[in-house]
Parts: sequence; structure tokens; C-alpha cells
Amino acid sequence: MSSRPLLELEDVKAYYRQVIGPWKRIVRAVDGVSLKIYEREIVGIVGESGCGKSTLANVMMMNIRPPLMLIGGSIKLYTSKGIVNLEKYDRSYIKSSIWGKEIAMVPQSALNALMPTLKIKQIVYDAVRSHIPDIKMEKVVELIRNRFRELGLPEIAIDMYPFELSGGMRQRAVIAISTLLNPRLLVVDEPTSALDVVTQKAVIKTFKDVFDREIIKSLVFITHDIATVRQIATRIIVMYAGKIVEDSPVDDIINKPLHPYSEGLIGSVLTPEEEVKKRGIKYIPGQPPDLSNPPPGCRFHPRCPFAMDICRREEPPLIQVESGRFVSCWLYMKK
Ligand SMILES: Nc1ncnc2c1ncn2[C@@H]1O[C@H](COP(=O)(O)OP(=O)(O)OP(=O)(O)O)[C@@H](O)[C@H]1O
Repeated sequence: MSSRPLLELEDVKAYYRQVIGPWKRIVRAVDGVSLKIYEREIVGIVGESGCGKSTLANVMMMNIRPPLMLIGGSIKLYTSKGIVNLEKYDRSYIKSSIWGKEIAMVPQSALNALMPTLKIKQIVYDAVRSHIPDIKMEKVVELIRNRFRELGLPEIAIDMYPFELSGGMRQRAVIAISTLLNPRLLVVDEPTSALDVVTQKAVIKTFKDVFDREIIKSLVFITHDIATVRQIATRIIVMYAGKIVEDSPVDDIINKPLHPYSEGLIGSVLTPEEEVKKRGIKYIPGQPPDLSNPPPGCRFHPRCPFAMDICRREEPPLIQVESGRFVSCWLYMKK
């Protein structure tokens, strides 16, 4: 990992406005998140369903549409031409100048979102034209052919319809397509959840290839599946109820998680793994809070076996406790 940042979020708050019949409520899906993604790293963002991972992915892309609202904070992208504060630009500028070229995303639904009536090359042509309006089909086909060849995908797939490809091949094609213009940062949301274990490995290998061949500089991999992400990530960020609770290098967090929630999460899903098995299965009692009415203080305190008075009253800041390790927990604050 280099120390050159690619993306920096500072105190970002992104909330949904929900209207259910006569009731209105605000869901605080991303609530005061600060993080940096550096060049040449693969960052896994993990947490239970509903903790705000997909919302954070959309915030990183500045893909914010109602009912999601950006309430505050800054999203700084370090591009090849300088720093761009994404929150200051409108959607059309971001779409034409940033997406695909500087930062690209494979959303959760990508596997099924490919238009079934169009061949892969036509889908790619339409997508690339939204970034480069005057590009010719021949040029796009040449780009896809080269990229498919580079990533070991069969070139024949370019002339096929999405339904003619297997799930794994479709996901690998999506990776090839989304990195066609060599974006510096690729953000992927649950890219392997719908796939069987063997196919997951092939998809992970494709991510490794785009990273190792420096087609992209860095990768953000969002998932609830720690077992998969640990095969590829260099750093893990754990989210709980719209906030970051821990940010640590992958081996450190697996061997010695700092936050009680990280320990519970890793212990509940990675128990076949030697280093985790020694600590035993950790069960986290209770449910994550309703994000329209989160508890005061630390949001994890109602489920935390170590909760103290201060945890019920005051929100813990995210502090550095060791080199490269950050945690948001009062247990680590010096008295
Ligand atoms: N379009 C929406 N309108 C209102 N609330 C939403 C919307 N999308 C998500 N939410 C709420 O925002 C919170 C965070 O959701 P988000 O999808 O970001 O979590 P997640 O960690 O990605 O979950 P999953 O793993 O299930 O996709 C949840 O409480 C969810 O119900």
C-alpha cells in the first residue's frame, strides 16, 4: 500500500427520507463516516445486513438520489488531474467525467441488470458512450476484446446475450466491462454472494487480476461474507448501524479483533478457521438498532457484554490504537 490517498470521506452523513402511509421517518444509514482509501490496497467493508454498506458504496460514488440525501460531510476524490470534491458537483458532471474513468462501481444487482435483449458488445457500447459520446463501436469492441483476453475470458462472449453466459462468467464480464476505461478505484457491492463456492473463487481471481495488472489502482469490496473477503482484502473496515467501528489490516483483525462487535462478527462466521476456532464461537445477542431511532452513545452498547456507563451516554470517536488500527470503543480510551 502506498500512502497516496485515492478517496477520502470526512464526517459523511447520508440519510433516507422514508414515507410509510401517514408516517415520515429519517433512516440514518451512513452517519458520520470518515475513511481514506489509498493507492494499491483492497479494502473489505463488512457488517450485518442493513448496517449501511450499500449506502456507503453509493456515497463513495456520489450516486445520491432520493430518497437518499447527503446531509453533510465531504467526499474527496484524488483524480489524475487533481482533487475533486464530489459533493460540490451535479450528477451530470459526475456521470460524464468521473464514473467509469476515475471511479467505477459494480452494484449488488449487476448480475441481473444486464439488458437481456442486447448482446454484451451492445451493452458495453451503450455504457461507454455515456462517458465518451463520439466513440465508435469498432473501438469499443477492440477495447473489450483486449480486456477479455487480458482477464482470460472467452472472446466469443462479446457476441453473446447475457442469458447465454453462466452466473460466474456474467459476473466476470461485468468486472471486465466496468474496468474498461481503467478507473483508478473500483467499488463492488456483494459481487460473489449469489454464486457457488467454486464460481466465487473464479470471480475473486478476476478481481485479483484487475488489481495485480494495475488496471485499477484500488478495490473496495463490500460484503457480509468475511470468509470471502479475507481471501483478497488487505484491510477490513467493520460497519455497525451506519458507523465504522473498526478499521484494521486483515490479518490483525482476524487474529485479534479490537471492537467487541468485530470479535462477535468474526467469531460467528469464521469458526472453521484455526486462529478463530481457538477463541470459540461468539454469538452476538440481540438485533441491530432501528436506524431511524438509534440508541444514544455507542450504537452497539445494548448488545455489548462490556458496556459501561459512558457507552450509554457518549458516542466513542474512531481513534488510532496501534499502527494502522482504528477502533471506536470506550474500552480503548485512556482514562
Ligand atoms: N431506498 C431506501 N429507502 C429507505 N430506506 C432505505 C433504502 N435503502 C436502504 N434503506 C435503509 O438504510 C439502511 C442501510 O441499508 P443498506 O442497504 O445500505 O445496508 P446494507 O448493509 O448494504 O444491507 P444489505 O447487506 O442487506 O444490502 C437500512 O436500514 C435500510 O432499510
